[in-house]
Amino acid sequence: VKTRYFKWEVEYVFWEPDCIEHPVMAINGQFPGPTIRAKAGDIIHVDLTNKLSTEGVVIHWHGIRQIGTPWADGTASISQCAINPGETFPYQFVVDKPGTYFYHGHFGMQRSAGLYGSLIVEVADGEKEPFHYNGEFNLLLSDWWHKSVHDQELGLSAVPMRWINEPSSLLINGRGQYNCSLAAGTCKFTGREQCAPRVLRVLPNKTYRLRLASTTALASLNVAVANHKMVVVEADGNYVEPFEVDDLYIYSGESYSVLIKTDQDPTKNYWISAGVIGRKPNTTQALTILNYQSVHGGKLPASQPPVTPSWDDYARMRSFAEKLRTLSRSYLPRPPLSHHHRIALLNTQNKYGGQTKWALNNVSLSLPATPYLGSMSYKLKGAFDPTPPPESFPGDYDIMVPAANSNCTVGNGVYVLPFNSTVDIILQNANALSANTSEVHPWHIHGHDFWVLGYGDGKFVEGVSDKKFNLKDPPLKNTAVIFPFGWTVLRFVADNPGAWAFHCHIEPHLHMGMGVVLAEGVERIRRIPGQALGCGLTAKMVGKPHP
Ligand SMILES: O=C1O[C@H]([C@@H](O)CO)C(O)=C1O
Repeated sequence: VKTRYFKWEVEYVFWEPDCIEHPVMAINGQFPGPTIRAKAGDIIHVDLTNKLSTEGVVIHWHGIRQIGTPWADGTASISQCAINPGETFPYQFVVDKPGTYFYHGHFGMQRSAGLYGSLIVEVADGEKEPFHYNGEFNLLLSDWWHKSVHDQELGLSAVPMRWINEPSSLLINGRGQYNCSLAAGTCKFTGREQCAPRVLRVLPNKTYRLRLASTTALASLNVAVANHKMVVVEADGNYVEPFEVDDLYIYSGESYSVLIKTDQDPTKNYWISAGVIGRKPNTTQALTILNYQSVHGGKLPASQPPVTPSWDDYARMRSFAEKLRTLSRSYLPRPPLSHHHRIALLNTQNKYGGQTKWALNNVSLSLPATPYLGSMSYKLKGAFDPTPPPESFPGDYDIMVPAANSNCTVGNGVYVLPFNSTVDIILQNANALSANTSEVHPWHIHGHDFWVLGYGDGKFVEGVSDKKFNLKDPPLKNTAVIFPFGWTVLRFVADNPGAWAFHCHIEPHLHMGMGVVLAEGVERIRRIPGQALGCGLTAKMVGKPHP
């Protein structure tokens, strides 16, 4: 076991992610931030210094469960106080499982501003991956806007709401091409520009592992490698039973590993593409080149890039999602066969005082000034609404049409889960504000992985829909999508003391209230670092023993 120590500084820099200059949030002057590579069991220690002049900052370690270190989860107002300009926060945690992870800002919409990077955990010394490969590449996917994040945030809470619209560009490892056209030759693939793609240089007849992670603010993506099949072997840091596909769907907050064989004509290069699905696209595909080393890396592939499947083929997306199974010959846990507790969350788009919001069971999340972890641990009154939020919604709610009354409330209550209980969450999608509209939402849980027990169309029917669950080998994930007008059921064990966000990973949707806070076993937590407490009602508790 090794402690890997990093000193990071967050600041804005001018950058050209898609060949157009724009301020981006950088770490140590880099965009995306530095890649962390570690081995399972290592301790990661990041001293994060906020060099921004007027904004707080935090970093969330996406997919890392923070077992025993809930204060290091990096969620402003939930696990810690935002780090003030000039201050440093010590993030220290164990990366317990090998896999493909990433990190990103979790305060306001700083992820959209470019605050992200990769976190790759290799198997521990002496351990082997359950598949073989000769080399690997890391592709961190994101989307990018020319409108500043401040402008976006203001628009989202304006009356009437000004939607952020579709991204200007898609980025692979922070590199994209704004509005370029292959036909017109306006894309820059070979230069030294900040926007020029990283070419994947490969040898013929080898197997490569591609690590894919999506930290998009909005876009759901379909990724393909021209002429090459992909074998999916890992999802969200958990091994899956291998399956072969021509292309892969990846939603914001997810990560995958796929294996490709370089068994094609080695005198050619091939396109790797990522295109928008799940929303009507208005953004050029992100492209990079798979370069067989016998050819010049700058030689553009002779054939066209893969065509992104139709954006609204939800049956095809669901069929991909349902192929995911926990690897049979692995020690990954299987789900308990029954639950103690079931929470149904109705996902709706709403109005609140003229603003547009997203709500769960009619409550739109508004984060409190004092982070939950500290206020709950010190049993402070007045930090948030002590009334538990609703665990269900009216049985006669018609999910197929806009609500008769679209108004919601705003709240900050917590779902307190009995420690060690098995919890089911039924995510029920519904019609949004306008008729015949229901959107894709990737839900991400902090502090846990969950088993995805099943997906269905229409309304979840207690006692009937449950019959279709996969209890044998459901995939363990930290992010799962709900499809339009459908439901998704997740099961997890509430065994990690802390206060945890559970939310739509579309960043503007979270900003509009699309999340809840779960908590368990908070009474077991001792010694929260003072740096996590220095704001709101917990400021005066710094250094004081827990009750
Ligand atoms: O939250 C959203 O708002 C817009 C639209 O519903 C209103 O403009 C959109 O597509 C979202 O996902």
